[in-house]
Amino acid sequence: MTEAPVPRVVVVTGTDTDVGKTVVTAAVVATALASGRRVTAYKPTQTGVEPGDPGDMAEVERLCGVETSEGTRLRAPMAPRPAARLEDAALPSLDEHVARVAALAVGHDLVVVEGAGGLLVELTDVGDTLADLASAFPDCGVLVVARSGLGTLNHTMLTREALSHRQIRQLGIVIGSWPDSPDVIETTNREYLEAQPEGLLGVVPTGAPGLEPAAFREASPGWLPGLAQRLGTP
Ligand SMILES: Nc1ncnc2c1ncn2[C@@H]1O[C@H](COP(=O)(O)OP(=O)(O)OP(=O)(O)O)[C@@H](O)[C@H]1O
Ligand SMILES: C[C@H](N)[C@H](N)CCCCCC(=O)O
Ligand SMILES: [Mg+2]
Repeated sequence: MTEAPVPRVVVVTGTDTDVGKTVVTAAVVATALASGRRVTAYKPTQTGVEPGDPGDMAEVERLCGVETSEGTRLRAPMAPRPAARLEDAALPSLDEHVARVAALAVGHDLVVVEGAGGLLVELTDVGDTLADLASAFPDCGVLVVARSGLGTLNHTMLTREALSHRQIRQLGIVIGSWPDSPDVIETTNREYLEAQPEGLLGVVPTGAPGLEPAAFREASPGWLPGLAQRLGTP
């Protein structure tokens, strides 16, 4: 059996907004840095920020000390397409996002792309989604960030089914915030996700975004034990 190619683009999606994609993006960047990779992160559409406000990529920069970039930013804290409409702005096209990610991949071993909300949120004026962006990079791998609690099983399986339907390679699931004292629902959810094919890649502990950057970077590879192997040797 031939081995899957090493991804040069990792796409971080989630079962929803506010599930911890940004902290997982930072943990992926930190894990790649720890294995000696040149890595950057890209957020195609950052909503909910005024000009000059820190967005998700600023948080990745703070935690990981790497350069990052955004495709576009919009003021309204909502989905990109209606947010753009509210301020009469044009969104970058899918081709423009593909070209930006491809250009970043030239100078880096790995580009980590963080979506806005879940997989099928529209990112362009004609309704292209993060799934379409991932599909433009056949060797890319997608991480699905999930919540720990009640409701996550259905949301996670729906996202995985949408990825499978599009033949997009899945690297695994990451729980964005795993509590110190999980309840029985969380424990059984974790067991269920672990049992899936390309199942649970890791969990980020609750409180991780509050760590000092150096401690965050040091701990990240241990939170995502399956990732280094799925990224292959640099
Ligand atoms: N492991 C964690 N421990 C504590 N707080 C967390 C953790 N992960 C995420 N959070 C917090 O939960 C909130 C939502 O997380 P985050 O911003 O990462 O969501 P997201 O999935 O990136 O959302 P978006 O769709 O806006 O990009 C943030 O305030 C973040 O700091
Ligand atoms: C503003 C928010 N934090 C995200 N950046 C955008 C989330 C869009 C979600 C749209 C939806 O699925 O209903
Ligand atoms: Mg985010």
